[in-house]
Amino acid sequence: MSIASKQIAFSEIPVIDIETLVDGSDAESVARKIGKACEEVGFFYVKNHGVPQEMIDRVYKAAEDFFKLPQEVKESLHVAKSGPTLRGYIPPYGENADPKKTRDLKEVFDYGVHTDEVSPFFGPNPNPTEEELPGFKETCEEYHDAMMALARKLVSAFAISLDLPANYFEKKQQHPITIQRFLHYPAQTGEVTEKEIGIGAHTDYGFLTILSQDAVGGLQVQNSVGEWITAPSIEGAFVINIGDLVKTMTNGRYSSTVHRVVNTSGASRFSVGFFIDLDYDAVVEVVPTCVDKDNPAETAPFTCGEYKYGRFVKVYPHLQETDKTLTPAS
Ligand SMILES: O=C(O)CCC(=O)C(=O)O
Ligand SMILES: [Fe+2]
Repeated sequence: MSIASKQIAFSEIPVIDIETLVDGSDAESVARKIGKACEEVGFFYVKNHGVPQEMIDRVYKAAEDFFKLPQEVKESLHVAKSGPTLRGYIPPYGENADPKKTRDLKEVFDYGVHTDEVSPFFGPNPNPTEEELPGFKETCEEYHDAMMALARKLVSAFAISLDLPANYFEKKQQHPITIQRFLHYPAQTGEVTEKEIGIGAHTDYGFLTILSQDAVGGLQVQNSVGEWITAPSIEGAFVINIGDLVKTMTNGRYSSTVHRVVNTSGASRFSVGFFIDLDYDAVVEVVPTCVDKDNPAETAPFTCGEYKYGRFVKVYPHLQETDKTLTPAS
């Protein structure tokens, strides 16, 4: 008998108070709730996460100001110019999460840890200048630090929930690949079909995603019977979802759940995602508590960075030499 997915036909996404995980007074009970949510839904909200609202507000201001920059300034920071670092601006239709079905209306700014040397997922950040957006770089860095600290707490809870030592994943996350992503979803009017929505249906490729969404709404999560369940904005809470790496490492016990965004609210929607993976060279393999002789590993070990880069090639038209079918309508 294999450990088949336990994802259920959920009708709402659990909300978990993580105060005692953050302050260290009772990580265990929070970890159990997180484990259940990862098995049954693959998504959950966290409240009392300790990230100051004032900082989150500043990040939204930075994101909104960025997307208001003249189009030529944004294009000068285009992701294609960062080579394998994969940072910077992505215009509408520049990255399509479900390219066979959907073109994505979202525009994006991707940011990460600064390194002088360029290698896949690492390198300098193509920031706007201080004259264009004063304080932008500092705000991005500050939020990245806060997200990294929160991610490490959540990752330790994942480990505990899998009956592993709390620091189990640390050796694979010394210098993890991270992407901090500002997203802008223009309001969609008229007839809405799957051909063109905010972001097409997808699972996240990495380990863990921490998402902040504004009050506009539009995120939808698919349950085990294929229904799209609304994930409304909850004031002060982050949405957490697990990515395909965790699904692989738990042998399918934790669900990386399909989601998409459709913004028909009439207003622009902004969200900020933080994606953390493993180190570029870390081996992705099933953890010892999710494999035994009755439940053999469903996936052979692979390297995190190579796998993830391959997934990006599939969704970025600029990385594909042959596929010219996804050029934006002018
Ligand atoms: O903006 C959102 O609510 C979701 C974004 C998302 O799914 C992604 O960037 O992977
Ligand atoms: Fe996603």
